[in-house]
Amino acid sequence: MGFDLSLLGWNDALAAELPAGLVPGRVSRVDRGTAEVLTADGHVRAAQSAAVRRAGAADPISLPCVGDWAGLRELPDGRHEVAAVLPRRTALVRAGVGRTSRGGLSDDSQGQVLAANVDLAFVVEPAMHATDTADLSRIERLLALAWESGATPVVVISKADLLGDALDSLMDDVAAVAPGVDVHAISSVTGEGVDLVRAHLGGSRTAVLLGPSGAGKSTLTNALAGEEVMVTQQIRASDGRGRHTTTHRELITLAGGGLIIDTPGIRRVGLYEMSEGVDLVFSDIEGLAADCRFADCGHDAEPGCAVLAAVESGELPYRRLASWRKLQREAQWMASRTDARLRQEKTRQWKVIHKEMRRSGRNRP
Ligand SMILES: Nc1nc2c(ncn2[C@@H]2O[C@H](COP(=O)(O)OP(=O)(O)OP(=O)(O)O)[C@@H](O)[C@H]2O)c(=O)[nH]1
Ligand SMILES: [Zn+2]
Repeated sequence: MGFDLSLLGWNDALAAELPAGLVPGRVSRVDRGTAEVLTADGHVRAAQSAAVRRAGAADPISLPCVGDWAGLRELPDGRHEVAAVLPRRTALVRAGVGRTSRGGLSDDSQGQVLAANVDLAFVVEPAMHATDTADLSRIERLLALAWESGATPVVVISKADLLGDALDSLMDDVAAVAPGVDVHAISSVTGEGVDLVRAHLGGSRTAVLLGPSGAGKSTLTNALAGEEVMVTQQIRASDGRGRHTTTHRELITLAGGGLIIDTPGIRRVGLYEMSEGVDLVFSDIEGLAADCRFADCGHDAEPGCAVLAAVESGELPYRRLASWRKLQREAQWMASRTDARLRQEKTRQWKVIHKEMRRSGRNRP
């Protein structure tokens, strides 16, 4: 019942990183510090070695997470421990904003890894959502997050069967907000487009699905897996079962090759340090901005602004500029939030130091 590691994405480059004497495996799930690891010998549950725990205390980012390649050590009593986490190619990270962090500083300044070694981020947006057509701004926002992670984004417009003739013009609009990104229309009703999505997963690549509730992510995962691995909303509604009550797999191997990582954290994913991603998503605006008279032009009311001129001439849709402004503000807010927490943390540390100094009497005048 072992796993063919190459089907999980194992390759020579990873093999070269594996410390001698350790057994390789891919982390399929982490529960309160215990990792579930897929190895050539099957499913293994592994605690963290003392060294991994120590590194994690200093920097929680280094702790094993779903998608990681781990080096396992077999202990004399037959149990296993994660003795090494191999270097990650990519990481989907979320800031700890709004969470109480016992770990202190690094939790909030560096965020939390939601998934590692993700090659592709499918941004899934329904052609029709209730009575609304696809939300272009949401696509832009998730593209920013995907670029930030290092994964290659692919836009998937789901439920294409619901739109009819208007689909072509929607696809043009989507292509315009996703420069340099592949865009596919799919339908699980007609089966259209599923093969195009599957084609990206060749060579045992790993993907995450980002998108709003009801977008059809579980339905697509099942179509790709060729079996019912995820409980969809329809089934949840008809039998009243909650999601993941039976089998909650977080690393799903697909029948046709490739893997999908699906975790509660990825489903709630927010925006983290995405200023660089914003630039990539809005490469058209960045391109225009190169012609603005002032290098620090805010494209508000500055004279000689090439971006405003493009809106004026109709070359750049105003909606696009509005989206850019909104994401810029959010990215700034995120950054200031992080800074504020860092300052708070520093103040707290100073108070502790002062208290200790008083106790030892060294700061008496
Ligand atoms: N017409 C149509 N309906 C679809 C399609 N794909 C999914 N649906 C329906 O849309 C609903 C939501 O699908 P899910 O796959 O559960 O959506 P999800 O994105 O996984 O939602 P969450 O689990 O809440 O995040 C279900 O009732 C599906 O049957 C499609 O291509 N066409
Ligand atoms: Zn400008």
